[in-house]
Amino acid sequence: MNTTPVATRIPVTIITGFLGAGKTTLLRHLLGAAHGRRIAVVVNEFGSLGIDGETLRSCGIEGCTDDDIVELTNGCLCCTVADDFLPTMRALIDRPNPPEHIVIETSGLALPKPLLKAFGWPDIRTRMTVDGVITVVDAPAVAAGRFADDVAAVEAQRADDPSLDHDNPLAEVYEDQLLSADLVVLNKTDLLDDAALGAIETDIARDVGRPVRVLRAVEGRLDPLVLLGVGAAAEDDLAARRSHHDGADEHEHDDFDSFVVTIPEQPDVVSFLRRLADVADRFDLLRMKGFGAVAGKAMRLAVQGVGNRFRHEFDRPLGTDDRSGRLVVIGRHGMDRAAIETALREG
Ligand SMILES: Nc1nc2c(ncn2[C@@H]2O[C@H](COP(=O)(O)OP(=O)(O)OP(=O)(O)O)[C@@H](O)[C@H]2O)c(=O)[nH]1
Repeated sequence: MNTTPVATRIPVTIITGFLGAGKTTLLRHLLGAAHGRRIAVVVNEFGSLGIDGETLRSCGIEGCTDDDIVELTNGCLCCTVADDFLPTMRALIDRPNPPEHIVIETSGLALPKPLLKAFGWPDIRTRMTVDGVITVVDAPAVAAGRFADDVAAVEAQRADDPSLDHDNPLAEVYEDQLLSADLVVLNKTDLLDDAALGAIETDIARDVGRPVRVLRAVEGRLDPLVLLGVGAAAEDDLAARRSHHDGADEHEHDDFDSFVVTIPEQPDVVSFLRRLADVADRFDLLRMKGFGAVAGKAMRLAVQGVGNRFRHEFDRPLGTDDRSGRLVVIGRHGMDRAAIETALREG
């Protein structure tokens, strides 16, 4: 048990949740509504393009400076705890003017438990406390069966033994993230009806197996007082948070791959988006994000895809004469990279 009073330690909030669940969107809202509270953000992405850091940096929120956003792109936080993560945290709290609160956005494939364990390290636990693990859940992805096992029998067996491994690697990551939660944000509720949301809430309560608050949200729009005031001291409570990887020294993200594709200028928005959705469907991709140049437009078109659902906006000037775009593609290990690249470039 930690003897340093919680009140003197810097609170840390961990935001986790599967690829595309809405973590960055929630964080953006949180920073915008934080009313001058000095918050430092540590953001980690699977994929090397660093789109999330860029999204947050360009949020235009007063008081939210470049210095307050630290990006860790060398792999998932859960695998780089000692090398990257702990030095970053130490540097943040050793600043002459340390943050009042630190928010960590994990990559969509990170397992939160190894990260939580880091807060038990002696020099960290006397200076920080994990106020809460917030798990953002993509409600329509759950409803579509994205995280369900392929074989019904596994589901039946799990009723007897919840720790049984899955045959679907997505299910494993999703569940580990859920099992670590102090607060679950059921996001994208604009895309489902009340009955479907109720069914997901029932499943979440069953999966987590301990009382956890579940809040429905659209675009993660929740009161910062709720999000940043959980008061869980999660580092003291690790044993209650089961993981499919308990006992394993470490794990690797062998089940998933990511690469960056450079694409030529697009003739128009509609055909570009149609192509993206078509490629996501054909290759069953998990996530695509990046930007393209569209003929006749000085602004770049930012695109965000989760499964085959895409959002887009002309977000800023391209900045150079280079009219090519770049997309991060994330999918299951073994996806046909060459075919995907060709399909994205040539249709
Ligand atoms: N319809 C709908 N879309 C949402 C909502 N919240 C987020 N999105 C969209 O979902 C997509 C992914 O959102 P992000 O916030 O980037 O998700 P993320 O969890 O940070 O993604 P990764 O960092 O890649 O794991 C974006 O296109 C968002 O605009 C919501 O409540 N409703």
